[in-house]
Amino acid sequence: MTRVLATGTFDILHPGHVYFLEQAKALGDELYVIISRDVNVNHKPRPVVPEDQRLKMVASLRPVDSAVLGSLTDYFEPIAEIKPDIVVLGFDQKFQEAELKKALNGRGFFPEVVRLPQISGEFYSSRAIAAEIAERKKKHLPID
Ligand SMILES: Cc1cc2nc3c(=O)[nH]c(=O)nc-3n(C[C@H](O)[C@H](O)[C@H](O)COP(=O)(O)O)c2cc1C
Ligand SMILES: Nc1ncnc2c1ncn2[C@@H]1O[C@H](COP(=O)(O)OP(=O)(O)OP(=O)(O)O)[C@@H](O)[C@H]1O
Repeated sequence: MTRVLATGTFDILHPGHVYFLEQAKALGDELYVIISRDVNVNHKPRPVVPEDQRLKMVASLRPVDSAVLGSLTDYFEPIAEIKPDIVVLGFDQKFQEAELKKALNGRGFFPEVVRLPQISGEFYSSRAIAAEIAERKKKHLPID
């Protein structure tokens, strides 16, 4: 059994997330997902959707076998539980493959680290969806 681990914020779900998780699952037999904690999302605006709700949505997606909330303080804590054979990185995740591999090795974990590709679409980004809603609100355009 090959266990794959994906991570991410997954604020407002869209087909880019589904593609990412399908690509991740295709690399192995089981897909685990770590959901970012609200307080740890500092690299972009804080998520609109609270962490327990983001967890529930990701856990319900077809490629996902298990989804958990990440640690508040130590990113390696859930990895020790999950023991992945492969860790995937999304096309825009800031970690460099080699650096992440080195950090994992330093903590006694030796998974493969694989960068996945991007799929393009007009609203294939949580921030693009949030921006479009804000724009329509500003112009008093109907949201539905
Ligand atoms: C190997 C790995 C483990 C992670 N573990 C955690 C964690 O335990 N807690 C957490 O809040 N974020 C964790 N993260 C960070 C996020 O889940 C996510 O990768 C980061 O916020 C950037 O992704 P985004 O572009 O989807 O927002 C981890 C990231 C990686 C690569
Ligand atoms: N269009 C896409 N194609 C492939 N992977 C994607 C796409 N959109 C998001 N992902 C991946 O899904 C994971 C979770 O994404 P994240 O929560 O950062 O959503 P996002 O839509 O990229 O957010 P934002 O628009 O705020 O940057 C990340 O690893 C990211 O690379």
